[in-house]
Amino acid sequence: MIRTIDIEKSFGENHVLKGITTEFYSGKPNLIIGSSGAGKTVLLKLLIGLFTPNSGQVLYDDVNIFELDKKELRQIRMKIGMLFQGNALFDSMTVGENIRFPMDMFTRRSMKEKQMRVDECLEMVNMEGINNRYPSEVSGGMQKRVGIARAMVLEPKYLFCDEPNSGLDPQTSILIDELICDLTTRNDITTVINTHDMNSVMGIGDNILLMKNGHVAWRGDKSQVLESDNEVLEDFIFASPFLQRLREDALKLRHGGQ
Ligand SMILES: Nc1ncnc2c1ncn2[C@@H]1O[C@H](COP(=O)(O)OP(=O)(O)OP(=O)(O)O)[C@@H](O)[C@H]1O
Repeated sequence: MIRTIDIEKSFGENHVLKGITTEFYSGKPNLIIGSSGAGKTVLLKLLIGLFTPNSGQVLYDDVNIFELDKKELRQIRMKIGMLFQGNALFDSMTVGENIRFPMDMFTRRSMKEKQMRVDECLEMVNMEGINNRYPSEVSGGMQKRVGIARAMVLEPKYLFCDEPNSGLDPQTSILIDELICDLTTRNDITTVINTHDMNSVMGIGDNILLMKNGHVAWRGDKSQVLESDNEVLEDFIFASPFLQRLREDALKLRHGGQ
């Protein structure tokens, strides 16, 4: 579990995060949503220690990461998996070398052990046997799976995904969501996903944090989205008349056609 307590973050005069107190649970996908500029990426970077808050705490299972020395922070970092927007795979390395990279950086495992783990991770994302291909030789959806395999290679306790569905078609997006969700549940990972994808919100939104202007505007799960009368949530999710109509129909069905 990761908790934030009263996080404030400014860049000069720009007050970006304003008193963020929230929880991200283990074993479920935690989604951060909100319009552009709301502060989602800054919050995500702060959660992984790339930014320091002006005040407030980020607690990884009760350990405040901003009170750790370098060695202790490295221990926590080893337990973090990252799935970057646009995959961030190294083009000059094969798929296998990309997945192996965190082990080369953080472990002293033998080459044989590393290769076995690479194979395990490729199997985990249903991509067996593509070790020797280069990222440019596989599709966008496959690259995303390779990114997930690399994020999983050190058996993370915490997984951060920045826009995991960007650039993917809706069907592939759903498969990627299901994969992340399945790995999260099976391995009891605290997974935090920054997303704009409404299919993800309604599909895997077990804990949704909606941000607006640096505040938490709403928190809930996918089953509460339809019924909520929170104006920020309504404006954000049901922005189009088409979605508004869908919502009305879904609510009618839920309440027995009344
Ligand atoms: N490194 C930085 N230095 C200065 N200001 C920054 C920095 N990173 C972000 N900001 C500012 O913080 C605010 C929130 O940006 P952030 O990237 O978190 O928005 P976002 O919700 O992720 O938006 P999007 O959905 O478009 O990615 C913006 O005003 C942005 O200019």
